[in-house]
Amino acid sequence: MKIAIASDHGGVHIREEIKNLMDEMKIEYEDFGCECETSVDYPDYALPVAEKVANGEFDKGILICGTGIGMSITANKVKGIRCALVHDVYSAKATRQHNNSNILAMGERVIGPGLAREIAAVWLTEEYEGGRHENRIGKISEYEKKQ
Ligand SMILES: O=C(CO)[C@H](O)[C@H](O)[C@H](O)COP(=O)(O)O
Repeated sequence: MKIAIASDHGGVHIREEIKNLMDEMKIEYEDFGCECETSVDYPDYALPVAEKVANGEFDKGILICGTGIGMSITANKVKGIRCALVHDVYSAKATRQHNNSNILAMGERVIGPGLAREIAAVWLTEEYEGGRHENRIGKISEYEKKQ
């Protein structure tokens, strides 16, 4: 499994925390910035990650900003992306099992590093259940094809 990770200036600390977690979990990843804590624009980081996941270069992505909202809105504009904004462990599990989410978004101004680690650990390991959910995801894909 190969993960693309990025944040804006509002998410650099949790990004580092999740990179440490992935090191511990022996999960391969590539960091797409941002480089520093000066103010940047989240679409410049969400779009490259979303495109790399959508085109299969990476299996999944993790995006962090202040709230996670800007990153998730942007990532979900890319066809084939199911980006879940998650701030609790239950939803992290559910969005993998039910939505087969391929990008996780979190907000560093909303949750602390400990919870972010727990969320990411669950999201990175939980499997998609398929079955009844396949039809629902199929409807999203069909709609995307018409755009
Ligand atoms: O998109 C966001 C808000 O939904 C992100 O949280 C950004 O990180 C945030 O807008 C950045 O805010 P700042 O005041 O420019 O640091």
